[in-house]
Amino acid sequence: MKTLIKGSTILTMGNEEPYIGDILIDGDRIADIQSIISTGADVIIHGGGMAAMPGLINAHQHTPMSLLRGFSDDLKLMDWLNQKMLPAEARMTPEDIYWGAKLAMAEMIKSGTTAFADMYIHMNEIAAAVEEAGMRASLTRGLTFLENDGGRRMSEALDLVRHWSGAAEGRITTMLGPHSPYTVPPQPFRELIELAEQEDIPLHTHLAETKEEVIQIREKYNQTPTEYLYHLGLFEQAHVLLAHSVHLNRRDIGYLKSMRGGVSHNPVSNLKLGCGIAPIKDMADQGITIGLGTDGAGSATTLDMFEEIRAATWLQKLDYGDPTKLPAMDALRMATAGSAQLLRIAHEVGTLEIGKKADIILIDMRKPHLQPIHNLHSLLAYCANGADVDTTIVNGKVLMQGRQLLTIDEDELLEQVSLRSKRIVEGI
Ligand SMILES: N[C@@H](CCSC[C@H]1O[C@@H](n2cnc3c(=O)[nH]cnc32)[C@H](O)[C@@H]1O)C(=O)O
Ligand SMILES: [Zn+2]
Repeated sequence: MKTLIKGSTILTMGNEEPYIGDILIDGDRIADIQSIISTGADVIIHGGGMAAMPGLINAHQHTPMSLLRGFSDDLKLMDWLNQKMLPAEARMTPEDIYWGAKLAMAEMIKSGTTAFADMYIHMNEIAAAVEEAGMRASLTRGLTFLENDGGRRMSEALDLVRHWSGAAEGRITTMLGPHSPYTVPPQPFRELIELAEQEDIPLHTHLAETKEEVIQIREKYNQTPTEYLYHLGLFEQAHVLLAHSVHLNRRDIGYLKSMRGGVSHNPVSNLKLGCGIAPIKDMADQGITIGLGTDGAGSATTLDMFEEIRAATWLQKLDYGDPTKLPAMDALRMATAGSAQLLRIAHEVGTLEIGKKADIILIDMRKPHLQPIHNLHSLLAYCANGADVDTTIVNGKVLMQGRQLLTIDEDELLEQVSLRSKRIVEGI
């Protein structure tokens, strides 16, 4: 099937300046991008007044935590996690996970996110939800080794990799997920790294999110969290997606220089939990790839990637006391091509190019807060919101048009969410 997007202002996120033109989608790929395409198409989408850009990619998520949105705010991370999130998670059934993931996907599609990296439990249910919703995702079974049933968790992690890698027309990929330096001891961490290298599976973990973590790891191993991972051999060969990476000193940043993969910066979550400002410009200057993510809605509260783009640039400007740092285009790149590299899907998505997969969003610019258009990059980075996205396309398929979801029944979803969310948190 051929779909033609006519007359939008195209921001390829490559080196071209934005221009008004047409995009032809053939099946799941971009077949052509030109000023005017006159080939016949089965479906025409009128893009006049809209900006077309690559779909945003959320590089760090815990999708079912959307069911816990707003349930326990204004707490310290370790209290929030241990006293609130973990007991609530223990009560979630596989069906709850499915609906929580669907809730997150509905919000992501409605705010222009086309792909995400997820780390959670009951991954079969999340994978089924991804398959139905039509999004692109890199899925990870999060692994903690604080209790005794590490074996069961490990076999669930491997089942996910074996059963779901390449599924849903190639939209689903998988990673291995040692949760963090403070929840995974050296031996299992080393085993996971070895397995990742042998089988060429990327790894997804949290690093140096809080000062408390830095103190804990210092007491336990007399190292920084980054040194802990470096000495385990994490940055030598495997492709690694590091979430947060807030508390890194100069030497720590040096350890990451040789890594494959990169860092998911989650500025809104870091702001809200008072974690600190991740040194993403210093890391980027050392050649480390930076992507953007929201983290779960249980902490970040929204999954709107436009907020992350804005927060990322503002924090660097504030940190340096210099408004020239991290300009609009750099932040937009982090949310698209940067995140794509972290998910190891940059050869398929992250820019609009002929031959790449058609993951495209249309943003309706005909609004007071998005006019006049002196500079499209500035408007998208500093003024646009998720609610300005009119159309979301993944793998050539339209998932939302005119703000109507086409793969998720929104009324049914909201009903399920209201029923389930109450039960999960009762008494916690
Ligand atoms: N403990 C789980 C596996 C971990 S899945 C990923 C975990 O990350 C947790 N999580 C969510 N946000 C954050 C964060 O910001 N920092 C650290 N952990 C987080 C989340 O609550 C979830 O428990 C088990 O039963 O096997
Ligand atoms: Zn996280």
